[in-house]
Amino acid sequence: MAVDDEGDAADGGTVRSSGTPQLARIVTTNLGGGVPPAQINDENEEQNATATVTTPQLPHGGFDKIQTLPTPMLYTPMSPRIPQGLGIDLGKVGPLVETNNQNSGAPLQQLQVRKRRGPKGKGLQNSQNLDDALKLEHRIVSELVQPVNLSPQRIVSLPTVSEESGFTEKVGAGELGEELGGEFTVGDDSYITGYLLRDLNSSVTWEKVKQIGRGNFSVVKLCHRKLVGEQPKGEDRILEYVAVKQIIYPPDLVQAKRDRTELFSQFESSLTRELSVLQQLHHPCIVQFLAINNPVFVRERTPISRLLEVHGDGVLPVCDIVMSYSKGGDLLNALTERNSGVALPLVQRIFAELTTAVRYLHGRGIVHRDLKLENVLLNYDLQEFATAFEADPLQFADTPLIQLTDFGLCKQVAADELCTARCGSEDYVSPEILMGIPYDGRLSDSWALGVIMYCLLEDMLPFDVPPNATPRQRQRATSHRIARFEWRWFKWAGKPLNAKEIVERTLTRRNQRWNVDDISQTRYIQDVVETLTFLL
Ligand SMILES: Nc1ncnc2c1ncn2[C@@H]1O[C@H](COP(=O)(O)OP(=O)(O)OP(=O)(O)O)[C@@H](O)[C@H]1O
Repeated sequence: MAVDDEGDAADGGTVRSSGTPQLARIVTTNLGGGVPPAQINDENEEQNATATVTTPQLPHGGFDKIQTLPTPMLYTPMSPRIPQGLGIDLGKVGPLVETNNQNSGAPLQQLQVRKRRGPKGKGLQNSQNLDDALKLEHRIVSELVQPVNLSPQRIVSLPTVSEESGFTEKVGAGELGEELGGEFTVGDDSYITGYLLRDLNSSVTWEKVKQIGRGNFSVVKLCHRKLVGEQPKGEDRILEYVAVKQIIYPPDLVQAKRDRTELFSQFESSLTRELSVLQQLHHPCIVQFLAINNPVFVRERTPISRLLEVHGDGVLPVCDIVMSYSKGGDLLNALTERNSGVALPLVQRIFAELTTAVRYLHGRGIVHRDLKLENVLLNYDLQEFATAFEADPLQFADTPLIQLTDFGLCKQVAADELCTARCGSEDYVSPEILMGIPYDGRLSDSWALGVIMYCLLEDMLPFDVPPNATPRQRQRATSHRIARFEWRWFKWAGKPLNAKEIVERTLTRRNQRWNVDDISQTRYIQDVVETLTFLL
């Protein structure tokens, strides 16, 4: 078995794994043709020589298998401990392995994986019943807390509990008085009032239209603002649409609010970190944080605590984050719904925009750590848009097609700072994150970019069970394949294509891996970026 140089001390940590929804529609494979840049082992040969057609489907498996990783999952001094009593059934998630690390003396940190939602994503967007929606979505999460109604054996963990949010602004208690008393409770559920980030003294009220998405700890609603009866026939005119992410507190947190457990502070610091970073970001291909229902959330380092202090034993404070709206939904849904695939020029354009967004983040010392198709939102309906774009790509040069979103796992890092929190989404995490060693968040982001590029080209995830896999290969966990750099070209095997280089240079060992600047400098990206007038 080929093992990466980062992981020879194979010691058998465990990670819960699942069958994963596959992006694939019809994949005609020529398994003999493509050779990935990393090692091919004896078992790869079992795949060779057969062309096959996989049934178009989006299977999602259960979470009943525990697979042993070929690599150790090390505890590092900075790694957060798994707090006791957080609803994690340690007996079910497998042994926590002590390491030789003198500094630790703490249990091995379990991998904090976020799993994307299942294939029913779109249908669920309109679900009013959150519990049902969550069950159906098969979304696995990971934030040290348990999402609503997830079964207890699922691993959940909050990211970066020991990593500071980089929150800077703070105001004195006097300045907060009015706000603390103001928007604490929701009144009429049909409207949301938000204080504008550009001027927290101004507020705007939006009307809720419908639910459009759901995260592990949030529901996302489409809202609008309209000018009433302004048209000649007295019709209303929609002035703008926004997406409002409403935070859903996990049940354990609701219990914990009185005694301020570690869980409570983790959730709070995760939320403030996301808001703090979102506030700093101004890029056409990154979601824009427009308003918040209560300015305390962006002014205070511990806003939930502050609000609870003021309101005594009241309910946990409502947190509505108003953001720019992307009407095309997320890229995973768009791709799975579009059976005809996406033409190469559009793939190039989407990926080029994403690269500029990630480069912008890294240039500001922010690592995203959860780059995936679900977190790339489309500003247009892909079905409607693709044909027009294919006819004349340049007509869209002045408008971004995507918005990168979900900064719940992001982190502000110094130039040479390594991250330690083991977080991400299973199919997109780099081998070094899997192994539990301190990692360069920028390089793990570029790994995830490689996964996304591969998905766009091959219509499947690179580390999913390969088409035509042997029964033995099927039993392997995704993490196995990631740790062994075990991926290959199918549709594009043996065919020349510039984009392939990006995948080959990113889904590789970190000491050889391209960073986002390297990706940006390729002709493949430059050819697009040079045409985009909105980036000027
Ligand atoms: N600005 C937006 N415009 C349109 N749809 C959005 C927007 N933001 C979120 N959504 C929809 O809501 C879904 C969930 O949003 P988001 O990923 O931000 O939630 P989350 O709680 O951070 O998710 P996760 O549990 O993966 O962290 C997205 O996948 C998308 O379909």
